[in-house]
Amino acid sequence: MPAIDVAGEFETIQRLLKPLAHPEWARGLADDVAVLPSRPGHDLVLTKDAIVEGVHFLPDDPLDTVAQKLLRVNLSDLAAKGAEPFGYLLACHWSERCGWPEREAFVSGLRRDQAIFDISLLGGDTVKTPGPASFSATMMGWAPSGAAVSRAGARPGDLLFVTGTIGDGWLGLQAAQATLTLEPERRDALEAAYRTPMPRVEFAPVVLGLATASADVSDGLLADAGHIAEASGVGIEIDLEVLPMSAAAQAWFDGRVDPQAALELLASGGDDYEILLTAPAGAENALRREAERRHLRLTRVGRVTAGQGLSVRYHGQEITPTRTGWTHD
Ligand SMILES: Nc1ncnc2c1ncn2[C@@H]1O[C@H](COP(=O)(O)OP(=O)(O)OP(=O)(O)O)[C@@H](O)[C@H]1O
Ligand SMILES: Cc1ncc(C[n+]2csc(CCOP(=O)(O)O)c2C)c(N)n1
Ligand SMILES: [Mg+2]
Ligand SMILES: [Mg+2]
Ligand SMILES: [Mg+2]
Repeated sequence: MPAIDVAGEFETIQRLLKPLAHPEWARGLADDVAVLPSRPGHDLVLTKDAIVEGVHFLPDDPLDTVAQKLLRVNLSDLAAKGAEPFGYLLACHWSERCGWPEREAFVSGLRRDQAIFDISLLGGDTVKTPGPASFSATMMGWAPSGAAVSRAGARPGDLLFVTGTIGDGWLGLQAAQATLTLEPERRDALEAAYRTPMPRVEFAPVVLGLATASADVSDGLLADAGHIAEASGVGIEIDLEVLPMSAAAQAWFDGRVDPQAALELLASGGDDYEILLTAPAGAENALRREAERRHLRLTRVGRVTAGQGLSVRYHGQEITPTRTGWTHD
């Protein structure tokens, strides 16, 4: 029997991950596959995002929050489609720094979020890499047959809404990299938004019922609005000055000399994991009611037009932002 602190592949799977596995479908993480029963009347909705040390998280980020971010960025994609998550496949590419205590920390983050979001581990893969650590999850959920919302359904005349606040993730990264001077509580709030964003899972049923198109905001509000415009074959106008900000983001913003440039940074920084959706004007009251019931901020940030692509405005004037979002070169 290997010692308890051996961070090998099978020790990791059987000692650390097996307690997180689905009691029936994961086959005890001791088979070649997981086997899931289908759910009549529903579509299986699948998504996969990977996160890489130095690209999506910082080399000294605690591994429990890295695990939570991994699950949350994937849960965010399902929420934007209106799907209800139930489980995930996990790939761990451990680096040299991932010994047994780090793996235990990672698993404690998974356990925490499995409880919060009512999901279980179904299977995956465990490897060691000589490079930076990376992880990926394939998140699965159900949506009523034919009902999952796409990026392609926006129609001219629809309004554009976003949940929560925008810019905290980007500001949190700046704070974690010590390039922001703010009060400690503000910094903490922003860094928490960067490390453990809150996917809007509770808003999924509302998206399902009322959105014509939807996407989550990962690359940047402007870039992701552009993705909806392109997929729908419509124009989208965004009003920068109504961008919803947290108290911490507002404190940062108030210290800027160029408000337009500051808004552009917040609207293109990414890592927000809010839901960006379009809906007919007649659905606005219902959307607001549902958001209020969930104590969730909802802001009308623009509109859908018969044009093409994204048009960014600042106090009614069209502007050309220097960038719209994150891209991997
Ligand atoms: N390597 C790949 N193989 C197959 N499909 C891919 C691959 N990479 C991306 N895709 C697909 O491209 C589409 C857009 O993916 P993208 O990752 O940009 O969306 P997203 O997850 O919403 O954004 P983000 O990755 O910023 O969170 C999705 O349908 C995705 O499944
Ligand atoms: C260390 C560090 N540097 C930069 C960023 C910002 N960032 C990286 S990828 C991405 C878009 C979503 O990813 P993807 O499109 O790859 O799924 C964003 C906003 C970060 N999170 N951590
Ligand atoms: Mg992706
Ligand atoms: Mg997405
Ligand atoms: Mg994504």
